[in-house]
Amino acid sequence: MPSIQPTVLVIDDERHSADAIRRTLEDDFDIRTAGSAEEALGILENEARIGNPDTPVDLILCDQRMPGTTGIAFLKGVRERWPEIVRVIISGHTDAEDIIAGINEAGIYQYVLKPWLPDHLVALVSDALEARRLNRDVRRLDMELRAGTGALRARAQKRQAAVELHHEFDRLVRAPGSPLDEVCRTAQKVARYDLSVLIQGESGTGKELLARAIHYASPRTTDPFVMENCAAIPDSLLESELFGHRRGAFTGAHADHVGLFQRANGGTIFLDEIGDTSLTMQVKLLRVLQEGEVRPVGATQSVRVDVRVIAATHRDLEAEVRAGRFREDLYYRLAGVTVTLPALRERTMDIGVIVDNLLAQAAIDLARPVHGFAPEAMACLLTYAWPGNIRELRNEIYRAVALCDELVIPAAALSPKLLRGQAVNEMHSARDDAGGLRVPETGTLVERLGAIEVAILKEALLQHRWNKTRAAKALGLSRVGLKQKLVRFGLEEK
Ligand SMILES: Nc1ncnc2c1ncn2[C@@H]1O[C@H](COP(=O)(O)OP(=O)(O)OP(=O)(O)O)[C@@H](O)[C@H]1O
Repeated sequence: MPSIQPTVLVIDDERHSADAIRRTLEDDFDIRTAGSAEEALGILENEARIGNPDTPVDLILCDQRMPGTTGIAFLKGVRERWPEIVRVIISGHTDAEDIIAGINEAGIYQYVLKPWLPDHLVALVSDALEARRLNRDVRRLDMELRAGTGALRARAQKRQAAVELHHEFDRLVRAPGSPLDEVCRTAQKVARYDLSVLIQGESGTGKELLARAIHYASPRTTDPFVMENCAAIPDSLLESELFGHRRGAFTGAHADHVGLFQRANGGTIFLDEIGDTSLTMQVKLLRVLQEGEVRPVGATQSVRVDVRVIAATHRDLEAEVRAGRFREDLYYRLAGVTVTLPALRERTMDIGVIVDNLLAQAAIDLARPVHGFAPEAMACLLTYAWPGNIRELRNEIYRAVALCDELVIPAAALSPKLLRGQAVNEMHSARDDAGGLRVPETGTLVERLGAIEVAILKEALLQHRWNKTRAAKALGLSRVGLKQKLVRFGLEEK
């Protein structure tokens, strides 16, 4: 049975002295004795091997005079190997000077002068051990306090960040009364509950932004938000990314890898483009969601995980289920609540505020002083269909800010595709109900002829899918001649 009393190693080459100490202390302590430094070292090493490697004994009581060495020298070595052991030296008056000189070197707690009194020796050993216990407690509490305050501070910072981000929903820029309002209201309510959420919407409509907003508005806010684009990587890699793998599980698996489900533990995992996963992968995901545990590739044991899942897709997942390309059971697991983000063309009312926002951001990011878009440019931005949604709008704005030197960005600084979109609109407004070309009723002759010319140019370009060579041919112009006209009317950059 392991001893529950503190262990004291007594080192004295005079047997009767060692025995006297043993008799004095043995009621309160578990005593070992050694007659030499070698024997003491043997005991310590043995105890370190079978017991506590850091503290093979609790206290050493060592005579200063030993064959071949001194108590101080021996305790100095002990201090280097086992600093936790309390070191006490016993000596006669004649050695006092050596001991005082070596006390700091060997980190001696106390020294006992011969002849010692039994009660005094018991009290001294007890005090020394009590002092070590208190010391340890103080160190532990100090560490706990530091770790605690560190963790608290980190948590407070995370909370603060979360509070700042709590209006992540505000990052989904929208005009008052936008269809996006309704989506955000639903998402905000759903965020509070641990329901799975399926976000549907075309590419670039803000699915990731919405998933983040839900996470940061949820009780899991201070835990991780991790995401994976399921369409971007092959199955085998996706499995290892999501569930992790063990070292040696496959060629190239040089070390254990913790998967995203485990990394997200306590928080949220966002599975983007879930509709693009293979049926095999769907089975694996379903198992994880049903059982609440993942098994890393090559592992024999599963690991429990507590993760909220938000999935997104640009596909109509119900149609995918009907077509047999997506598992129905997984669909129902994922679609606790479904929210659909409207395409930008379905909420043109938001374009103005989004443009303002993005323009301000682009001006800062690119360090370019811009005041805004010219009315014709704004008209192009408002009428274009934005198949790539806000991502495309963002790219367009950054492109214009980067390439245009003017403070007010003209329509000519926009991509041709936007001008083409505008042309469709203008073509319609340039014709009357009977399909005849409308002549502006006001303006000088040059202006009115110019407006007609622009309408004809745009119409020709549209008919020829913006192929300038063909449009020029149809209009009886050279390609260069057409280009000059487009530049003159602000339809193209120089
Ligand atoms: N309402 C919005 N207001 C401002 N910026 C937005 C808005 N919605 C999206 N964005 C921005 O548009 C870009 C695309 O958004 P996000 O990545 O969230 O779209 P997504 O639907 O997840 O796209 P994909 O399906 O291609 O992954 C990002 O830069 C995002 O910050």
